[in-house]
Amino acid sequence: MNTSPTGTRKHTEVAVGILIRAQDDALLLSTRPEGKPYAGYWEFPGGKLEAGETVEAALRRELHEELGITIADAEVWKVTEHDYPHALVRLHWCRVRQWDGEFEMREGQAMRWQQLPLDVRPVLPGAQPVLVWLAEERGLAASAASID
Ligand SMILES: Nc1nc2c([nH]c(=O)n2[C@H]2C[C@H](O)[C@@H](COP(=O)(O)OP(=O)(O)OP(=O)(O)O)O2)c(=O)[nH]1
Repeated sequence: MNTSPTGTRKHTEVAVGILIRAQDDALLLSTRPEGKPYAGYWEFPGGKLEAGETVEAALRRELHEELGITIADAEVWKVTEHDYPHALVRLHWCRVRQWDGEFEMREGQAMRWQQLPLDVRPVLPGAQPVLVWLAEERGLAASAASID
């Protein structure tokens, strides 16, 4: 288990990209590949930091590995935590508006450009807080962040 000697659970650090399409501000969601916890759930693309890696470097690597695109700069917008049975995760959310390359689902995922409220289900519960902030920012009712 991912547990320290004192018994406290260690955080798993995760870099997540909120890709925002220029022409209509749509958000990119993709499905989790088979073999991972919550396979088939919709999420924002990203993944775990490797040892010694910055959030930006991890996000650039993950988006290239998963989607085949190359991002320029990424700055952390929000940091959230979620306690899953499989891991206690700390999610570093970055908004990304520019990238190079064509989308290629390299892990067999599905992808969809979405407006709020999302019309894909199920969505990873760890993504909920950020959907609330995105809805607020867009002047939408709280119900636009619903993933139930
Ligand atoms: N990518 C992503 N992960 C999320 C979101 N919300 C959320 O709770 N998570 C959690 C689920 C996972 O526990 C963790 C991401 O880990 P992962 O297993 O997908 O990462 P990875 O691609 O590096 O996995 P691995 O195969 O290398 O082990 O973050 C989200 O919107 N996007």
